Amino acid sequence: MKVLIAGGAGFIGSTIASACLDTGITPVILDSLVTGRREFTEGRVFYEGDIADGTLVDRVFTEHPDIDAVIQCAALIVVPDSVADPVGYYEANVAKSLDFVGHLLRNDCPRMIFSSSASIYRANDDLTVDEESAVEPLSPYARTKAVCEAMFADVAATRPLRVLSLRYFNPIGADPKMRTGLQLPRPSHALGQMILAQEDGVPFRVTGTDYPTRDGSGIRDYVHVWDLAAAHVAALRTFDTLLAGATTSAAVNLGTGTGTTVRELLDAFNSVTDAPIASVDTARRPGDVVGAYTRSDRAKELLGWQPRYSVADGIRDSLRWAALRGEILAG
Ligand SMILES: O=c1ccn([C@@H]2O[C@H](COP(=O)(O)OP(=O)(O)O[C@H]3O[C@H](CO)[C@H](O)[C@H](O)[C@H]3O)[C@@H](O)[C@H]2O)c(=O)[nH]1
Repeated sequence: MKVLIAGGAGFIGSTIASACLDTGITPVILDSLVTGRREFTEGRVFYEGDIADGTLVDRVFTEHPDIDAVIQCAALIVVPDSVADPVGYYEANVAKSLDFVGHLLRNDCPRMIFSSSASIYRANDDLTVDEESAVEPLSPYARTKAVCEAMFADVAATRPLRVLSLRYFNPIGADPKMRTGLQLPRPSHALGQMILAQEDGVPFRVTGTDYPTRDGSGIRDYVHVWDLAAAHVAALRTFDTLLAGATTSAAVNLGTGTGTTVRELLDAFNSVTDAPIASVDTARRPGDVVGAYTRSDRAKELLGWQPRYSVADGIRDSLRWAALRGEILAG
């Protein structure tokens, strides 16, 4: 099997490419390197360029007529940036994805897996969501994901391209073989900030302590990126069973089913590391939400996928990657 991974030089896309290689699937990577890293494409089939570039996409399919499916991970992902630059986010995530779909249809690509996000949901009062939960994105970033899902479903309804949207919860960790990991040197997300606090010798800032959770801090469903990657391999293998007949598009949550608050994540961090960090309580970040975790079994039922790694495993792998990152990535 051969799969085109758009955004395959990014954190999640490059990890999916590694999982494909490990299971006998050949990845072909298309990435503009706006945020992706050339180092993550070394030894892999790689086309540098934009998903909206029809000439380039045509060339990829001409040179690889045996591509069976596309995984569309190419996107900008930083929520506050999307608030500051909504035009740029809709352009990159929605307009270019629409162009890309046109290129895929022209090249008779029959299958697409779309990197969607659990941030599109409105959570229940118990802070859980499943695939039937209301879609009510609260940031431009999340809205671009919801718009893309709806757009792809409309295309899939009448055109020969079936689409599976995988709604990721919060990815942590790195490829356990340390081929790839988070490319950013100073990530803004919770675990990244804990690692930076440790490196800088400063307390970790708990941003928001008045949320309706068991300890007042925000709750998330942290899923190991290697588990996410394995879910894509499972989705490729089961795609034609899952999306058959009148079912032209579908959505599946990829989370662990366990909610972890920021304070619990910090406790887990401090029990994994030999250099525990302190914390200070601070105000909420602008645009931040209480969060949610999945209550759905759909990924298990449809993909035969279950997460295998714990939050502690994810923290360990993130720490290992943070220590190695400087050797693997220049700058
Ligand atoms: O320094 C920090 C950073 C985060 N948090 C808290 O940790 C929780 C999780 O925050 P993250 O930033 O780790 O996760 P989000 O779900 O808020 O956002 C993440 O997922 C989004 C998509 O869902 C985007 O990709 C975004 O860029 C990425 O950070 C929140 O309660 C947040 O307030 C802190 O307490 N301190």
